[in-house]
Amino acid sequence: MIARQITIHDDVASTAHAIAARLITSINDAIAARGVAHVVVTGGSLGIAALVAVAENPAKTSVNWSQVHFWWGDERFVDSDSADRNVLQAEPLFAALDELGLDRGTVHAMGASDQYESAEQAAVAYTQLLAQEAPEGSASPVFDVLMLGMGPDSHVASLFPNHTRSDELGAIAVHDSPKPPPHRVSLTMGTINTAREVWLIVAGADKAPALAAASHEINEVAVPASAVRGTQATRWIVDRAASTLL
Ligand SMILES: O=C(O)[C@H](O)[C@@H](O)[C@H](O)[C@H](O)COP(=O)(O)O
Repeated sequence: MIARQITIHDDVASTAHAIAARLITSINDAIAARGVAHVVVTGGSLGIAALVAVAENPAKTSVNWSQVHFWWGDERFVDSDSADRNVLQAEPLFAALDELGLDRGTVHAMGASDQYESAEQAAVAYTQLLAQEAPEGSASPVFDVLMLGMGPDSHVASLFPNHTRSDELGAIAVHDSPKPPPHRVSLTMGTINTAREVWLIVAGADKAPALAAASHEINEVAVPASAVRGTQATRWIVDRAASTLL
């Protein structure tokens, strides 16, 4: 059984702002403890709304952003200028942090289809990048916070039920994604679960059945959201509409 800390907020906006406030605190705590923060962010409407909420949060000025590394849980394997790119959708955050010391070299985007021949090559490149930034003997940095949105089918990152998965560490290519666009790069569940804290961030009534299914039993293949867990904490930060069946 995974011990999960569940917090329920009124609506999407208040959930996004709560995630942002908690993220700012967590980043400051990580920097205070280790001099650096490694954060994995996510695409999806709530994931991006949370990043925009960080940009809007006055407390962002309390963070030494030059010590923060941003990673991605998944990315769409499309051209780098496509509006489908998660890293482009997060640009409002990075633009706000540029003037607060953010080093764009620590915004580690996953590869795009105009940069790599295949999603497989982009996944290999990201796996190598994770290893480069990792402590000796590890496959990736110790992520302080790893955020994951969840689809109505209980997918997290680009790990879809009964679809591509891997027992490897690092990133993998995903094809025929049930959620468009079809080709993606995703962290594996094994890498996701190396994070100190994993935050499942979910909003909307359409997610209520999947969230209930994820709370019943751990089944990584059929219910990916059920299997995510941090080494120190697993948080579900959700809105009321998504929590009605819990
Ligand atoms: O690249 C992606 O599509 C996301 O990483 C994906 O995992 C997303 O987080 C969920 O599908 C939830 O998305 P919504 O919040 O928009 O429902």
